[in-house]
Amino acid sequence: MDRIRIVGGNPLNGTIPISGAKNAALPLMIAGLLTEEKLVLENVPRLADVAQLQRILGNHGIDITVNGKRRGDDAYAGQTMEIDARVIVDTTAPYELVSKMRASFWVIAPLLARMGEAKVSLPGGCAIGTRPVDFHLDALRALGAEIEIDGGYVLARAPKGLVGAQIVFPKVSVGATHTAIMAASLAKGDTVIKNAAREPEIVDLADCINAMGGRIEGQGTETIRITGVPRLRGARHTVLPDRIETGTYAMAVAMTGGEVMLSGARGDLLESALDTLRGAGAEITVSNEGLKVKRNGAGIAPVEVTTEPFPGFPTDLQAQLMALTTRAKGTSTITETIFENRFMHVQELARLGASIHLDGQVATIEGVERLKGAPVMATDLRASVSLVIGALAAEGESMIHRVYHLDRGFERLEEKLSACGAEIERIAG
Ligand SMILES: CC(=O)N[C@H]1[C@@H](OP(=O)(O)OP(=O)(O)OC[C@H]2O[C@@H](n3ccc(=O)[nH]c3=O)[C@H](O)[C@@H]2O)O[C@H](CO)[C@@H](O)[C@@H]1O
Ligand SMILES: C=C(OP(=O)(O)O)C(=O)O
Repeated sequence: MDRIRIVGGNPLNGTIPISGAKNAALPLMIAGLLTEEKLVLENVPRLADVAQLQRILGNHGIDITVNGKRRGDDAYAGQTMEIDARVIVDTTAPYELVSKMRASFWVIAPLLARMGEAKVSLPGGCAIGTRPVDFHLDALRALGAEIEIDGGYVLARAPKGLVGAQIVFPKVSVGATHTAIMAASLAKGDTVIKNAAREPEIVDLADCINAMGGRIEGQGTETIRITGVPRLRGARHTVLPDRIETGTYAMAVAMTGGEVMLSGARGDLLESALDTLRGAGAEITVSNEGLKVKRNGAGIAPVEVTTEPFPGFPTDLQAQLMALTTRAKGTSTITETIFENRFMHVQELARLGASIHLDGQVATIEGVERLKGAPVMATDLRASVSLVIGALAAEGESMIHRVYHLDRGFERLEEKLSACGAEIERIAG
């Protein structure tokens, strides 16, 4: 298993190109199942989760072509992916493939809508809570599907097709909103989704489906209205920049000090996180080129943050913010409201010398003067990168184990950080 070695203490200076968003690319790839024509996605990041979803779609008989890198191609440009779901040969998504990644469960919606049936294993993904799929299944039932759970699989049937309906989610769910949008796009008649997730990745999916001939309105608000169409056609769509990768590197710069341009980043996708970072003492300038993040001289100020659905502070940046506050001048509090078990990084940050007290969903962080390098273990995707942020500011060497978690969601992390002056290397094996 690969490890990452970091010798902390260097400020970050330079440019980091921001990749396409994992959490947009995955549902967009799945949306390729909605049409017999070609869906072309630009700016797809090179990530383990993307490769895993390629395998899952391949198992359904979908042809996927990824542009090979040609001489002269910009190594930092995202991939162009052509998804051709003309023939779906198999409507089963097996445990061996789906258990590795949460988003793979979402294939249930297009398979059911287009083929009238789907058999999909209950999903895996980051171990950050129980993560049930009841909202997904209730939404599909509302659209007329018959659902059974047997042997760890969800069996969904709608032999006469899905029919538009009103779906009211009891709690905001990104994934359930994705599945409801995809299923309703090919249902007969109108669907109204209430208490829908407003995340930018939802807007990206809905915009892409509209480019495919779908009729979706209200994406980005809590009420989404969809008029189903009998067929969707091919389209070309560019994946939006990754707001979580953006926020992560912004926090890394706030932690180490220095000045970095996050090129291609969009400030409007993470305003709440940027406000928090400004409160912590980072200077952030938004321009057409991206976001410039700077912290020179001034220390890190403590913060008080609660995670919330978009547009609130994202749970996917909670661990990284916690790493930053370990060196704040004072006491910070971070409350996690989305996932009940998303504090696995606390004990690992403690190995670097952080002082964090956990009480239920509230973490109280007493800033310390110095962190010190140590061996630590990555436990999930965002927890892993919080350890990278801690290690970048710690004195001496840290070794991060189990970095396969990082590879699910961060493209060329070592390369991007070392180009800005970090002492970081991957040790294979
Ligand atoms: C691939 C992807 O895009 N993953 C993101 C997605 O995950 P994901 O879509 O799994 O997260 P949800 O928004 O669905 O989860 C929000 C909350 O709702 C609960 N819930 C969800 C569905 C359901 O059927 N029943 C239920 O109780 C969950 O356990 C959680 O407590 O949104 C999360 C919240 O922003 C992010 O942290 C993940 O990075
Ligand atoms: C939790 C995440 O991913 P997943 O939903 O795939 O587990 C994430 O992207 O932070």
